[in-house]
Amino acid sequence: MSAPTATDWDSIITPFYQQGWVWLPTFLPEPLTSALLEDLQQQPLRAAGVGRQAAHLQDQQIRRDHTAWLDASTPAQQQYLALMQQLQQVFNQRCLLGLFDFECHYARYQSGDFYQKHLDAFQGRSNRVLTTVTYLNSVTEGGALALYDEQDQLIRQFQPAAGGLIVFESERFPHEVLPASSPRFSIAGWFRRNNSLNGLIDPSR
Ligand SMILES: O=C(O)CCC(=O)C(=O)O
Ligand SMILES: [Fe+2]
Repeated sequence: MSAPTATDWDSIITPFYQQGWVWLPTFLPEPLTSALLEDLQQQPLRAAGVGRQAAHLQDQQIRRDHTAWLDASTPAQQQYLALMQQLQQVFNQRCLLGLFDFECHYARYQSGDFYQKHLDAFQGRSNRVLTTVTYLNSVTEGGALALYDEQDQLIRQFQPAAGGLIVFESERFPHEVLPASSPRFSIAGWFRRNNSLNGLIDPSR
C-alpha cells in the first residue's frame, strides 16, 4: 500500500484548514478498499446504539445501521489503522489539534436504513475532535451523507464513492445519512483528544 505523498497531504490539509471539512473521493488505494469490504463482511455486525442509556427502540428511530468496531485483528484493519495514524500525525503537525487516538467502526446500511441529523460531539462533553468516514462501496442512488453548517444550512450532499474519505470537525457540523436504497458500507471513525471530562464517560461506545 502506498501512502499519499507530501503533496497529497497538502490537498487534505489546505481545504480542511479553510472550511473545517474536506472530501477526498479517491483516498484509499483500491486493493485496501476491497480488502476492508471483505473484512467487514466477516464481522458480526450489531444494531448500532446512540447512547449507553438509550433504549433500543428509541435508537431505531434515530439510526438503523449495523456496526462492528475495528480492533486491528486482521491485516486489512492494521493497514487502515496505520494510514489513519499517519493522518493523525499530519493533522497534529499542521493544525496543532493534539489528537491522541483514533477509534472507528465498520457500518452497514441496508436499503431503507438511515441516520438522522446529529452532531458526533457536543461542546465540552466529548473528546471527539475530527470525524472521518471512509466509503467501501459506491452508491449511485440514496444513502448520501448530507453535511450542514453551524446555521443548519446544507453545505453539500456526498454520494458515497468506494475509497472516498470525508473528514470534518465533530463539534461543528450536523450531518445525516439519507435513507439508503442499496447496501452501503463504510468505516466511521473519530480522532480524539485526551481530555479530562470531569468524570463524564465519553459517550462513544
Ligand atoms: O456514514 C456516514 O456517511 C456518516 C455516519 C455517521 O454520521 C456516524 O456514524 O456518526
Ligand atoms: Fe455522525
